[in-house]
Amino acid sequence: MRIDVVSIFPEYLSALDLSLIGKAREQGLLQLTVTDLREFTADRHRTVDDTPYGGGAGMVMKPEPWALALDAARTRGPAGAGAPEQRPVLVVPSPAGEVFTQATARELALREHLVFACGRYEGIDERVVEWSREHFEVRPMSLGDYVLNGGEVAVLAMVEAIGRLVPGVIGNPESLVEESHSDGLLEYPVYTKPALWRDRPVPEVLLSGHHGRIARWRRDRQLQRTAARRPDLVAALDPAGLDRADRDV
Ligand SMILES: N#Cc1c(-c2ccc3ccn(Cc4ccc(CN5CCCCC5)cc4)c3c2)n[nH]c1N
Repeated sequence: MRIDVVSIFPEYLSALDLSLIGKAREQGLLQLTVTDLREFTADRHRTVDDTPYGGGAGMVMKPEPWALALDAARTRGPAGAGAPEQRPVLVVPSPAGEVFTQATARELALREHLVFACGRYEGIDERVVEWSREHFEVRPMSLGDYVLNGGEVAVLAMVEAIGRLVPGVIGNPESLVEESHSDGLLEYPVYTKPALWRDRPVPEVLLSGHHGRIARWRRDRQLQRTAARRPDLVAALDPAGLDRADRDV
């Protein structure tokens, strides 16, 4: 998978040099390039913003540097040797985007080329989104219902959530199976040594070695946690996915 990120704060994305994503880049599982939008300005002040038409607070990001930067990212993409090239996906972080979920991560992890446009100020001139539809599948995307100062934090989260689903990035694919949201439920609690810590024991069942009982206990914890913390997920559950024991929790 190829990932391009465009930002006026490229150093913000240096966290992607670390840990699992950094290792995946070294191994060639992910080709990730971060580009400074200011490289695509033409004036001596490297101007990327201007005042908003129609008035209002703050500044808006000018369209031309973005069009040049996104064109450069697009053409840097994987040249499929004769393979019908998928259009790259342009992810535009925005408070007004669709909410990014685990399902979105799974969907985007299957694509060949992702480009992320990190806006700042009050956002990017809307005509960039319209112009981009010619060459990209454009996806305005939000991390959630709160306002950040720009797109970089969102891109860090999305690249991590997507990158870890790319085959080979996570050493043990088993650990992807029982994650939060993989089955529509929150994950169960986890414990490790010591068995007794500050007078708090590990739940007895987890020391029993009885895999059936352990699986039942974990599923019960998932259902209880989800009901307590995310009633919205319970409402969205497919009843066909619940067995009789689930219904008794
Ligand atoms: N992903 C994600 C995000 C973001 C996000 C993503 C990208 C940018 C680029 C800039 N900002 C800052 C910003 C965005 C909007 C406003 C308010 N409006 C501006 C236009 C006129 C009306 C009012 C203020 C400031 C961003 C925030 N926030 N929350 C998420 N989940």
